Amino acid sequence: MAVELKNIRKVFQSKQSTEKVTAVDNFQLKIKEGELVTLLGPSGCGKTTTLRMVAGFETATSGEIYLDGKDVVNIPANKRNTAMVFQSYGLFPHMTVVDNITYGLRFKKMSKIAISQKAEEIMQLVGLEGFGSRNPGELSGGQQQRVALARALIVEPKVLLFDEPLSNLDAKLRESMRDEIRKLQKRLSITSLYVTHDQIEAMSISDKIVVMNRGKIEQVGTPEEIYYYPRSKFVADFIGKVNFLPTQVEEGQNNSIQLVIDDKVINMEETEDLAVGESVVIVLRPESISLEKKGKGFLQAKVIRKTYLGSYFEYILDYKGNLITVHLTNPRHKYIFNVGEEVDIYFAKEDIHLIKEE
Ligand SMILES: Nc1ncnc2c1ncn2[C@@H]1O[C@H](COP(=O)(O)OP(=O)(O)OP(=O)(O)O)[C@@H](O)[C@H]1O
Repeated sequence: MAVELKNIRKVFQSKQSTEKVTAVDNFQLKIKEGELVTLLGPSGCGKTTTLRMVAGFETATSGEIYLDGKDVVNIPANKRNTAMVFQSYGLFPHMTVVDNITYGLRFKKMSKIAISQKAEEIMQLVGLEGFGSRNPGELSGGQQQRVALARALIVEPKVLLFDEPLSNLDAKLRESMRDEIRKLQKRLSITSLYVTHDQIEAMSISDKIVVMNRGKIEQVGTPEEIYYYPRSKFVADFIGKVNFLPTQVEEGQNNSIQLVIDDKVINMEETEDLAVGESVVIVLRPESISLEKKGKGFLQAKVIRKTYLGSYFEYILDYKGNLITVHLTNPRHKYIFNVGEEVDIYFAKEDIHLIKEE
């Protein structure tokens, strides 16, 4: 089922004072059938509020929400054909796993046998065979999250909503559960909206990521677009580590355009939407920069910190008072630079992404 949010705005009115909080503002989004879209952003940026409005737990102050082309703003949560998986699992502690999973079917006209067959199928799907008669307290965190997932899936929702479902799990389990959720979501081809503040989780699970900041959308794109072509410094900074080198667009020879850093010139003939005199920021990911011995590279810098991180070394360099982060992979086969060493940094023109200074 396709989902569309048009011009959504949510203003909370404080009960204690006259203060109003605009949690979501001018929010526009289309999710195609079968797609998994993630809302990503810092705490308080409006992710959960947006998700809850799609579920029907929260009413939008203005705007429209379409599920399969139908405006659902006035349709109650239990009639929307959506199901939510919560961070806290939301399981009933005194009910067995089977009873928890089949809770949503209790008002449906289904025989006991049909319900228990369905429960078996779903438990198999999420890897919970044999756990049906336990109580949630007798399960690990990962297993409890599977129960929550099974309970959401059993009602055959057309849209699955995930509210930070993996936050309570340890790092390793989070990774494997995230892969399982993605596999299952693809297999069932179920349209999903997923909320997280963890950028790695968002990158690995999503067809598209919506980066939010203070209730507004900063950028919508595939994980690669968001990572390598961020539209703002906020997006670049929120997703992974990044370096910013401020510079200006200058006129080169034969009407060409160039960037000048120090006394080094980068010809940018292919980027047509840059105007001479414009202030821009060069965005470079740490893995796009390499280090050379002094005199062999591009810009001169000094190593001020190095950290061994297994598959790569992280170097922090001082370049004219700016800190530059560089990741050198496969460190066994590379020269190891020392703290205090003067080095040159190098990057290829193709790895440069420019953001205009606001
Ligand atoms: N019921 C409410 N009453 C008043 N303000 C609220 C209410 N719910 C949320 N807010 C405010 O709306 C803004 C967005 O909250 P929301 O929970 O959607 O953010 P979030 O991005 O999901 O954050 P987190 O990652 O911390 O869960 C916040 O400023 C929050 O304080």
